[in-house]
Amino acid sequence: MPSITLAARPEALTLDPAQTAVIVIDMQNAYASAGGYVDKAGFDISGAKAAILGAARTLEAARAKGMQVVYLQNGWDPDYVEAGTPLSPNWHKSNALKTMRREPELAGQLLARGTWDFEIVGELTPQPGDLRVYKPRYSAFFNSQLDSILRSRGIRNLVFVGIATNVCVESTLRDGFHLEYFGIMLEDATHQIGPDFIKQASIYNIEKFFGWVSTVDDFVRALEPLAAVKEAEPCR
Ligand SMILES: NC(=O)N/C=C\C(=O)O
Repeated sequence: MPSITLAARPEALTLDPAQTAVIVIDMQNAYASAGGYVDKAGFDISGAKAAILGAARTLEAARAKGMQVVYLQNGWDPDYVEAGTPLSPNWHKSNALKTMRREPELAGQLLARGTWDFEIVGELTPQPGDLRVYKPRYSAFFNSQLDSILRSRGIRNLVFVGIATNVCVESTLRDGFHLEYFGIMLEDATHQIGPDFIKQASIYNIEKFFGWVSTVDDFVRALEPLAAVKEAEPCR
């Protein structure tokens, strides 16, 4: 497959599509839907809709050209064993766990596998050929199979979409940097948890230190010259 050139900051990147995956971070009802954990915890999710639309365009373009898509899903088992105990910083810092302690009637509903909150939003339902990886902490590389799944497919470049720009997207892109992955964030396909300045801080950090920043339009444009991957003909 020929290389593609992706316009990005601080400079354009030349990528082999076969060594590139779109990493969809935590596009779950918890983070992107009214009534999900982040909304219930009191954060503004009004920017989530734009991130969903941006991610949908990104995934459509990637799948059409045969690029691997990997979905991450954040959360824990229904008994919250994986969430940790008071000996874990996660127990203290997770706003989902804090919200459930403050409002005990929500116990078992936030970020637990098997709940609506944990599910990927309907607009971005995974398609055949996509991969799905569960993660119990902010960085998708920690206590998950992500690294071995990527390595075993020869993937070196990670194109990030998802929520939240400043937490799980940035944490994963940073850990990827330390594992020798090239990380590119499509800024308009992510949404932050917190004020806009925190998204700008992530963009600055990524552009200056950890990777590259691009847009959905530029990503779609970069893929255009590639031939479409044909659907397999049904057997007759
Ligand atoms: N997906 C995320 O960025 N999550 C951020 C916070 C949380 O999961 O509590």
